[in-house]
Amino acid sequence: MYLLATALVSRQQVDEACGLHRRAAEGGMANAQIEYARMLLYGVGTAADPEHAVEWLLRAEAAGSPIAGYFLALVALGGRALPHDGRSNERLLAAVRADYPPALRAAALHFGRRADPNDQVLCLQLLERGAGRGDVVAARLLAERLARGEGCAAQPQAAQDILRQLATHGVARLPSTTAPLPASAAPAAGTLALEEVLQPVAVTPLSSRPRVATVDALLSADECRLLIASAQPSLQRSQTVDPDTGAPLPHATRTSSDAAIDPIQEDLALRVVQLRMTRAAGVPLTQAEHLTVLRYAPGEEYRPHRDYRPPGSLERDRPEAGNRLRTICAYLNPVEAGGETEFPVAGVVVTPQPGRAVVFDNLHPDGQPDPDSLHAGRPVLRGEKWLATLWLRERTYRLF
Ligand SMILES: O=C(O)CCC(=O)C(=O)O
Ligand SMILES: [Fe+2]
Repeated sequence: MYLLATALVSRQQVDEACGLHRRAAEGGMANAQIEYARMLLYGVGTAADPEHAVEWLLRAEAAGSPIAGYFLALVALGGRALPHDGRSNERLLAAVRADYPPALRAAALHFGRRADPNDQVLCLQLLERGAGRGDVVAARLLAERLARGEGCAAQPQAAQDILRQLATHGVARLPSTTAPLPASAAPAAGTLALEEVLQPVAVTPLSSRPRVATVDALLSADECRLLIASAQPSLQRSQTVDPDTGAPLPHATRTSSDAAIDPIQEDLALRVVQLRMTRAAGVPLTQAEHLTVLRYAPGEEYRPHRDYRPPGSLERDRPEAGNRLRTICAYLNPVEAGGETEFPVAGVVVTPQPGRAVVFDNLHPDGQPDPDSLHAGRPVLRGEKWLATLWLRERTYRLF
């Protein structure tokens, strides 16, 4: 039943697959319990029911599956269907010991943010283990670190070898980016502590009406690269929303390409990055719309606009979550020239710098749209600009 269900999923016959996974799960098969739980989490082939998904994951974990534990840790980051507590560290660690590639990747990024040389070595080792298990993203991140000598002496030959192998599979080198190591009070080297993501960050206010602020060194270089690598395969010409109907439209106001990351593709590392961004914005992760990564080529821009949704478009996408209260954008690479984010009414211009984020309010405190939140992504003059945006709603948008 499990194998048949897996084959049906790859043919998009998800309703039938879900029924089979459920029966195999009830029969006690841990892998089917995990797959059925994932269908319940994301509402694939069945109605979304994260609480029920957690029950199945707990069953699979109790039966000895570290992968189920990994998904429990992933769910717990939202703090809604499961509390984010010390269990998440144990769970991630167990999945790392089991060599589960998404766990290796998440742990690598976790240690890679810390300045201690032992943590840096650990990051490289974990990326290497992940790459050895076929994780293309881990291999790409490893090649960048080796090429630049991040956490080790530069090893251009080793980097070239990895890049050549990736190229034979059609995987290109990531755009060049580096970022300062974020300053955070780290626990003893080698200690996994996911609660690090909850630490307060230093916010620099730039304007109070409308509220605009920046946070420097929010994301590490690995995290910027992860966001770019996650978006790259699904970039499409950006669209805007028709003010009359709310329907998506290609439009001259927004000439970039972008990719909305499907929550089903979010691994734990990507969820940690988003939790980091929403914490910096002072909003729960569950109020965030799906992560969008944008790429602007030379000449491309996002002309002056406001992020709150026009009436009519809210009805199409979770009206109960309210409007877009706030926005946080993280710059992922250095832009050679241009590409600043400009707030003409506030008189603020923010220069892209990898790892830096800009946060701004779109609504007044009483929930009314604030037209002064007008802002633009100025045209990129040279190089390219990569940006990760989270639009944050007034109330819960995500179920976990
Ligand atoms: O590209 C920028 O700097 C601004 C992006 C933006 O306004 C948005 O994503 O809503
Ligand atoms: Fe915007």
